[in-house]
Amino acid sequence: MEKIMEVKNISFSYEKDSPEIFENITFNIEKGDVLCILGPNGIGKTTLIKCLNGLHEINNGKILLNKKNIKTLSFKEISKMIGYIPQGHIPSFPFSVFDVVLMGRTPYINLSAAPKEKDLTITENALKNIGIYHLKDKPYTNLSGGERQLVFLARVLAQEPDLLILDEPTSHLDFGNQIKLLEILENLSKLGLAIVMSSHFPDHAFISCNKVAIMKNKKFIDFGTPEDVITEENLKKAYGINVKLINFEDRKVCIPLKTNLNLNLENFKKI
Ligand SMILES: Nc1ncnc2c1ncn2[C@@H]1O[C@H](COP(=O)(O)OP(=O)(O)OP(=O)(O)O)[C@@H](O)[C@H]1O
Repeated sequence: MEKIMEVKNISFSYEKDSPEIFENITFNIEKGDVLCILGPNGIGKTTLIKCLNGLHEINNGKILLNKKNIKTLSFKEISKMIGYIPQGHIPSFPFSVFDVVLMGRTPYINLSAAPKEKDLTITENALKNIGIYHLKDKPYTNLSGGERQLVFLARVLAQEPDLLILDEPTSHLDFGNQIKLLEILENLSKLGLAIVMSSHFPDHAFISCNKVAIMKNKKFIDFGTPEDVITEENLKKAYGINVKLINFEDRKVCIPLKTNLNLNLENFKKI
């Protein structure tokens, strides 16, 4: 299969002499892959994701994007290959939804030129494909968190990238839109798009991913298919809780078991 991204032995720390957030991580992303990165809060998923799209410079190792070292690529070149949706993007100007999605075409439009007919058509199609065409004239600032998430997805699709990198893409979505988004991702991957996403829901990996990585102790403690990696043992290692995996129709479902926390709430009673 065609390799879109090759990650070789990478390490990263925020300061020169501070401890590394992760070290010696190696993996490949091929055309049509959907990789889900799991791991507890604060373990380094967002940091890794930012390294993958060139926003943070790695200390050691190498990241190849379509065979080219990401270090040697300009922001514009990276933007033609990677569509990135960060966690919790805050809108600042009341652009219309259509204009926000059209901004996905920026890497293809010269600074002084107006968007071409092709750019407008691609924008319209992206809105239709995500099912939010009806929002096109609304100010982006007036949307709910979930609607904004979908607008951003349309925007990165308008970028026509080879790789989508999504930091917790379901975080603001309601129960229904979560599964719809996962199905959109699954369908996009069937068209050849490669996807890397982080998530707090191991179940999501069973729905739309063919690869899973579990991040813990500065590394991937396991990497492989959801079947092989999402086990009761690995979930216990990652999150420190007991989880029951059950089979439901054609997929597995993860049930976190209660931890029976023994909290002393005496002080609350007195208030
Ligand atoms: N700009 C920064 N400077 C220094 N340390 C940072 C910075 N951003 C994040 N960190 C630290 O790096 C570690 C990893 O953070 P990161 O946001 O990558 O974790 P995460 O796995 O994405 O967490 P979550 O699941 O809670 O979103 C944390 O200890 C965090 O405090």
